[in-house]
Amino acid sequence: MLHISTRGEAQPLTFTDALLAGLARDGGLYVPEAWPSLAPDRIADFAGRPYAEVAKAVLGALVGDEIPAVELGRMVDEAYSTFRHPAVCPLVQIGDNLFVQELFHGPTLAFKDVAMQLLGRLMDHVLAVRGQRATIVGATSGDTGSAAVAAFAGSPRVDVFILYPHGRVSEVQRRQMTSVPDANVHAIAIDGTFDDAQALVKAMFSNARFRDEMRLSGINSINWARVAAQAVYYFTAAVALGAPHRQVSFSVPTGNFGNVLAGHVAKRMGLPVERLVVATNANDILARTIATGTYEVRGVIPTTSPSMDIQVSSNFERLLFEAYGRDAASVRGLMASLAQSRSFTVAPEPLAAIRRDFEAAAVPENEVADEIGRTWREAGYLLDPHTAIGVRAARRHLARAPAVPVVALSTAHPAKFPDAVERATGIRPALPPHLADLLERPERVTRLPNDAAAIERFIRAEARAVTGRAA
Ligand SMILES: Cc1ncc(COP(=O)(O)O)c(C=O)c1O
Ligand SMILES: N[C@@H](CCOP(=O)(O)O)C(=O)O
Repeated sequence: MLHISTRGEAQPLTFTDALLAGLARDGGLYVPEAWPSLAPDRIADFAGRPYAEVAKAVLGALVGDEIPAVELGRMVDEAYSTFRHPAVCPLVQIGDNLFVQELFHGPTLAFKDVAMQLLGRLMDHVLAVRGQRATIVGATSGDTGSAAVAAFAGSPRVDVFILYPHGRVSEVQRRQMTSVPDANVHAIAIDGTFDDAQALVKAMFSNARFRDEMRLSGINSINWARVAAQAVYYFTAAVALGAPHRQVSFSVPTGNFGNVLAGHVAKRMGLPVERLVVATNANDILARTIATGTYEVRGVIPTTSPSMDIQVSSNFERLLFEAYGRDAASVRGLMASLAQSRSFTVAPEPLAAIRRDFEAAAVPENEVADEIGRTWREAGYLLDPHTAIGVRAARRHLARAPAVPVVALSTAHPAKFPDAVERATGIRPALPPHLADLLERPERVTRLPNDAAAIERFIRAEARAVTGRAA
């Protein structure tokens, strides 16, 4: 199966080429040239099956036969054996027709592990088969970076450079990135916001000379494989609640739009998803866009859900591509307007198409704390601030449409954000045993300015994988 760029000017690539490429050379994002579909009886067969089995079926359809099923199956089994819960992504009921799907049982306590544990193995496999090495660059507001560090630390085939906004991630997130001793891992604190870090990563990919020289690969959700792997848990949750015989809605704490886009992918593959609720914090660009049609970047507001302190939401481009009937020229026009004037307006028909599947809710800071407290009092269940946003948005949706079950995706363990949880409930959640000494581990980080040239210089000097330098 080939993958095409949302901007239509890059060469179509196979799954493994798109996996290594990350961002397309025309600045666009890769998507499959056609959506594979799973018949209702195939989806019904997922009921009661282990998570890894469902992952093999869903990913098998998305990957095609480029990676032999036995190899893909081995990587899937290994990836999900690193999770601390036997169901991998279990469902918990916290109210009438209100469920939480816990996506945080992986090594770094956030939903990013679900895709990253597999991505690490996929990249390693493809690089080994090709006898190649790569330099991974990623931007993070805290969780993608820690998940990537856990997935790639010690790999002989890759060096990993993670850019995070200095002072804008939680202490647990920062230490997960800075306390790893492996020489192939580099945490870089930049002066700026996550949007700045993401723009730096995109600038490095746009520098063709640097990209080729360093063999750049990306681990953000601009990488199609990340989104593909995240589609799986929509299937396991919906089937547990009666799909394909019953519709299910999802409420998704949203920043870079990768997670909720994976829900859209599951729907395109045949899963009966009624609504996808895009739940944002005070950085409400997506809620404003879905309400008004105008995507307008404003300054980033720091909140208690720092991983969602994002304005430039990369994967929205993939949704625009679908909503515009896969018209790459229209997407190019919107992205040019974004680059020039920090805004664009979605035309009426594509906006109506988006609104048929998606709705949005922006949750202000005071309601985040209130929701953590309420869910603790009413259900005895601790939410992290990101998940609280999803649950609050789910409650608003249920008030209007109580008949269809809603799954709020729980994107982080409460112990990753203990201060906010303690303020709201009086309870300070403890880190699980494998991270119990995290706050005592020595840290290693490089502080760099928000300047692509300075960061490229640093990466050139430090990368071993493509230069063959010894560790
Ligand atoms: C804990 C947490 N929740 C939600 C999000 C938002 O997810 P997405 O960027 O896929 O929309 C992120 C990061 O992106 C996150 O780390
Ligand atoms: N919240 C994310 C931001 C990057 O998102 P990604 O899904 O595109 O990698 C983070 O924690 O880094």
